[in-house]
Amino acid sequence: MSTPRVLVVDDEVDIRKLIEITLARMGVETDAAENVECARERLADEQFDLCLTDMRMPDGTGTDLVRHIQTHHPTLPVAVITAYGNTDDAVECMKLGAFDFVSKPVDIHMLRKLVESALSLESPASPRTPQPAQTALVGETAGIRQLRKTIEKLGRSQAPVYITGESGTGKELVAREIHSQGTRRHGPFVPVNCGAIPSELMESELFGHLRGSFTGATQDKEGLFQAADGGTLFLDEVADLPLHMQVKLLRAIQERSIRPVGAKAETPVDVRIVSATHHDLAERVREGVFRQDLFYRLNVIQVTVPPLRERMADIPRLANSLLAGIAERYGLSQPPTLTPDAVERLQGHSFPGNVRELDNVLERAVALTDNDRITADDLQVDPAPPASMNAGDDADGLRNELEDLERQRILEALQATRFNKTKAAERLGMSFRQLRYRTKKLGID
Ligand SMILES: Nc1ncnc2c1ncn2[C@@H]1O[C@H](COP(=O)(O)OP(=O)(O)OP(=O)(O)O)[C@@H](O)[C@H]1O
Repeated sequence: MSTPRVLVVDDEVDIRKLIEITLARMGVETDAAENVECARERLADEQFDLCLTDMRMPDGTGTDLVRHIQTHHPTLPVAVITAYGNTDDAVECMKLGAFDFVSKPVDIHMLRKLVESALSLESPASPRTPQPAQTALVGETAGIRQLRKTIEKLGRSQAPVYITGESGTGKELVAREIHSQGTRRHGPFVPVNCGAIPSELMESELFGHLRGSFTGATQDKEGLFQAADGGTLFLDEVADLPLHMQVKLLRAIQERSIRPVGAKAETPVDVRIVSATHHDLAERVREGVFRQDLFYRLNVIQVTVPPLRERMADIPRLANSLLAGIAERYGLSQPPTLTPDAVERLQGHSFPGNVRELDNVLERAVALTDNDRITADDLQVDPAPPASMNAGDDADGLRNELEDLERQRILEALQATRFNKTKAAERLGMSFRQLRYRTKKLGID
């Protein structure tokens, strides 16, 4: 493999020198340009594997150069060097396609990481050839194909990604794909459900704490940010972050460092932030419950996952893939199949709960039939659901009430039979398999 080459664009000789020495120690060759015009010429004449550019130069800005590279050399990774504290420039450049940034004064450690990750993206000998993605994201409709393309592109970037989409559309799956197809794939993927952590514990959960920093802190504890170091932190339901945590998260993102509860000093962390919510975050900003500045930092690149009703042609593929997963969970030797009328029934349903609802429908059908072929009747879905089914809250309330009642009846039957599931099932008028499914579903241990 030939020596990788980096074009460094900066009008300050000292910075160019520092970068040149650091990169030389990594076995990387550098070439320098002192302004935008000169950089354009070098790029036109020679082959580079990476471009690192300062923001402010006598004849233009780093943003101009990022734009130029996206148009004329779209396969060349470009990163920017920004003035300390000026992450607005960095955000703008990443929106335009820069894959990362470093702030001045340049931290050698960060610089090395950035260069390593950029150069491992492709072997210099062969222009970037997209690897045939091993994707878990099932679907061949236009929306899903486009989504897969976007995910592949995002693998190069370190920019924060904000994923929107209705509940159950696959946002977490998309976040995992962004991680596993990107340069951080060898690092950890740490999912956090921001809505599930009590507000008073959130700071310690995210940033860790030192022993003795509050009552009950009997030993040092690492936070989720540290756990995700070198990888991706997935902030699910980010709209649920309380305001006081939004300020701290913003700081962590801007500074790329965190301060554990009770610690005096900050610790640098190298984490890519991917966030998601099924709420309209822009609306939350307008309502004053979500900080505009944090939204701006999280939403550098936005990815939208389409609802299932907009990709009904994918239902047979999705169903087969979900059935294979269900068969595995149930220890079945072969996944059950769907009869043509079952497929038709599914495609006639609107799926307000999206792919998660499809999974639930199929799991219930598998549990309730002893047959390997699932018919339309086994599915128990309305071909055309009443409008109220789309009003999630009412339906959820009723479902919870029914589940409470069912839980109570099952517990009574289990207690009456001294937890003999076969007898309890008989008593309840259901099969053993049905009872096992319902207890698991209702969280009865
Ligand atoms: N395209 C897909 N291919 C295969 N499985 C999928 C696809 N989309 C979603 N799923 C599956 O559907 C389920 C729900 O997806 P996921 O949890 O990612 O949704 P979500 O949008 O994050 O939901 P929520 O908004 O409730 O957090 C998961 O089991 C996921 O693996």
